[in-house]
Amino acid sequence: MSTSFSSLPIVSLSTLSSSSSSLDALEALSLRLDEVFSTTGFAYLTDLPLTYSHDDVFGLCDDFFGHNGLSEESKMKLAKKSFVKNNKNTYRGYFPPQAGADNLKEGFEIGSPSTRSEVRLDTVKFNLTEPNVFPSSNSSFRTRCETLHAELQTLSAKLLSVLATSLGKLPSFFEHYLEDSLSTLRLLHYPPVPAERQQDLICTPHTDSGILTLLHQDKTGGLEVRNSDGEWIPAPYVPGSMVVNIGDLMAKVSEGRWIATYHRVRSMNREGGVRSQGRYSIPFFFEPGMDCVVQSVEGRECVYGEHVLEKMKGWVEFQDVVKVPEESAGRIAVEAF
Ligand SMILES: O=C(O)CCC(=O)C(=O)O
Ligand SMILES: [Fe+2]
Repeated sequence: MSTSFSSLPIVSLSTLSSSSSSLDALEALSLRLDEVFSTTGFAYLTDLPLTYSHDDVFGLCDDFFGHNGLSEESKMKLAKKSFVKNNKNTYRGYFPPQAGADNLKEGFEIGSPSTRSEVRLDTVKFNLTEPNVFPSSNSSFRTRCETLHAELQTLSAKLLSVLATSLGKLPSFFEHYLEDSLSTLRLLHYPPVPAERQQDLICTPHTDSGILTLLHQDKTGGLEVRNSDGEWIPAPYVPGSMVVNIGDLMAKVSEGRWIATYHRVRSMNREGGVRSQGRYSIPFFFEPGMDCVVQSVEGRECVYGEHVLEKMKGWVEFQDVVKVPEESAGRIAVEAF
């Protein structure tokens, strides 16, 4: 059960940075993560085992969306097919700002660089295993994105082995999720809100659909997480941290022990205000492979690819039409099992 928390807990990952972590330290981390995922479903992670600094991470957003970043034309060359009919990429790449009432964001998504690219018929609307697309003008951007993806995937794998023990399973319980994993690194830009816009929500309330989300956010603020009293608790950037949260599928894997908590983003700046660039954030959605059999702690099963394709029908970034249901802002609600 979610609790009436008033701030997000902070969990240090120093244990994961050390090559010789004691079993006691891993056990303590496993218990701590179990506690936070059963109560808030959300936490700040500190002492991150990543080589990227906060500035390095947001340099990627700046290279893509910033004043010296890509032109509209270059971005649209990378847009998914649902936005530019003649483009080939259906799942990876750029999505422009949407017209949904509570959403104001553009994004660029990549999967694992080692994704096995399957030959699929043109009739397949979304090819989840297609290769990434990148701007041709900036070769270091590609390398940096791929390295960040790889580091976040490695961190997710470490977290999952600890979380398996939180659920009373062997550390290898989630290991098969790593095979042909579809994890997505998403660079997000929320442009400054036009002065005349009444609504200050820029990402509508939602739960994430998958297993785990690791979120880098810039210093702008605006992320809010809902507690059990229905209050929206601000989750501003804490120096050196990343946010972690449980997705719907993981809540189901845990048979409701862990919570996929609602969250949203409110605009902290308007056009003409001090922060003219808007907000940057970078969620990393850890996702199993297409054919992965996801099993709950009680043995109920689903195949990841089938469910994700079904639920993509509600994701705002994959609509052919501009009007989308208000609740479908993020990677929401996979009905599994
Ligand atoms: O921008 C943020 O801080 C949150 C983004 C988010 O929740 C999502 O993309 O699912
Ligand atoms: Fe989200």
